Amino acid sequence: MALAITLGDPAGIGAEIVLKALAHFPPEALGQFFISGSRSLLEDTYGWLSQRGQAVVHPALLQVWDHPLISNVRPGYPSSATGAMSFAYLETAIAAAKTGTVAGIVTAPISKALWHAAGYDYSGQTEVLACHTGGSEVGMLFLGRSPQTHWVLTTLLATTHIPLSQVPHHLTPALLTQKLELLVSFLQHHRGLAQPRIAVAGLNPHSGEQGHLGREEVDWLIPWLTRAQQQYPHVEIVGPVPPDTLWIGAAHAWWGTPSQHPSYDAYLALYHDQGLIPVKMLAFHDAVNTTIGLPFIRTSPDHGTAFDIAGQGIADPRSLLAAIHWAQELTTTGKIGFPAHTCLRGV
Ligand SMILES: NC(=O)C1=CN([C@@H]2O[C@H](COP(=O)(O)OP(=O)(O)OC[C@H]3O[C@@H](n4cnc5c(N)ncnc54)[C@H](O)[C@@H]3O)[C@@H](O)[C@H]2O)C=CC1
Ligand SMILES: NCC(=O)COP(=O)(O)O
Repeated sequence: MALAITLGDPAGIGAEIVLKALAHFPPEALGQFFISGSRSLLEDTYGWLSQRGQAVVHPALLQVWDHPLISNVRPGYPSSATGAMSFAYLETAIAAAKTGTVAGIVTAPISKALWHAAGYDYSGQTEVLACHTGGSEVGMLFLGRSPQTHWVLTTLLATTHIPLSQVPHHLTPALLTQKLELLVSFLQHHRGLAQPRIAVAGLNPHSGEQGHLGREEVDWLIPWLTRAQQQYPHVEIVGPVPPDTLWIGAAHAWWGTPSQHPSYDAYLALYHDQGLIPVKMLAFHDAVNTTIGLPFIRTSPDHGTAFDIAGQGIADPRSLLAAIHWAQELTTTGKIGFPAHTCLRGV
């Protein structure tokens, strides 16, 4: 099935990692990809990368949905114009996915601050995807397959791009129920896990120490877990696990080292950095971000625009390559991207 790949912010490392990642595919396989970006950006990037002897695909081999650049772009010097370009790339890819031209989209990183500078009031690509597809019930899920053991670290964030101070207000039993539904559907339909084991992190140090270090666990999280377990008798739901120890077993499963700490099929983290610190420590170049709950597949590298290294030729394409491979895998494991009862409501 065809995939669209966006170039992300033109002043970031997007074009570089796309050209490097696609060099891993034989020329005859490139026909399945449509690049939503700027052809001149690909050509410039190809020019300076190939001069340095880097393995990159020639842009002439690529099908490009061309968005002519609206201003000169210098790697590492983003602006509201580059923010606007990255938004346009994404919109074209989403439109293609909605009409079925492609089965999924793989997005290179954008800068949220520059979207705001360009007048687009979204806190990330995930939120644009949710809005364009008519529903807000999506999940930000990170997947990383260990190169050593092939164990898959699967982490869903209950809350995403909000200030830390607002996390306790956003976390509610209803929100967690919604996220758990998405996660269970994903594990069953896309990962083939009929009876998954899911760990839910606590919010406070030591999961609140029986209310002495924070009351969220005793006031509603533990009662919610009891109800969730009754609602999903085929799923083992463990928690709230003190967040400082929850990922020890994951690290051992990732490296293949023996441990008495359990590992789980999936982790539900309550806020952005709680989930992403372990993901990026273990799997920075292997993990990918996927939006679940959409009627099509969307994956992205786990990293950002890396403006600090743009134009230097040192950007690592592995996370983007993993995002492409995961998109290919997920389009074949899910019949229509996601089961209708969770994703098609409102679309
Ligand atoms: N999917 C997306 O669109 C994402 C976008 N972002 C955005 O990216 C911007 C920059 O975010 P930061 O927190 O600075 O994170 P970042 O991931 O861009 O950079 C963090 C560090 O990792 C390095 N790095 C990142 N990707 C790399 C790669 N492929 N190869 C080698 N080194 C790499 C960077 O040079 C930097 O030192 C922000 O505006 C953020 O919102 C961040 C994460 C995901
Ligand atoms: N840290 C994850 C992240 O920033 C993902 O952003 P986006 O894919 O929603 O743009």
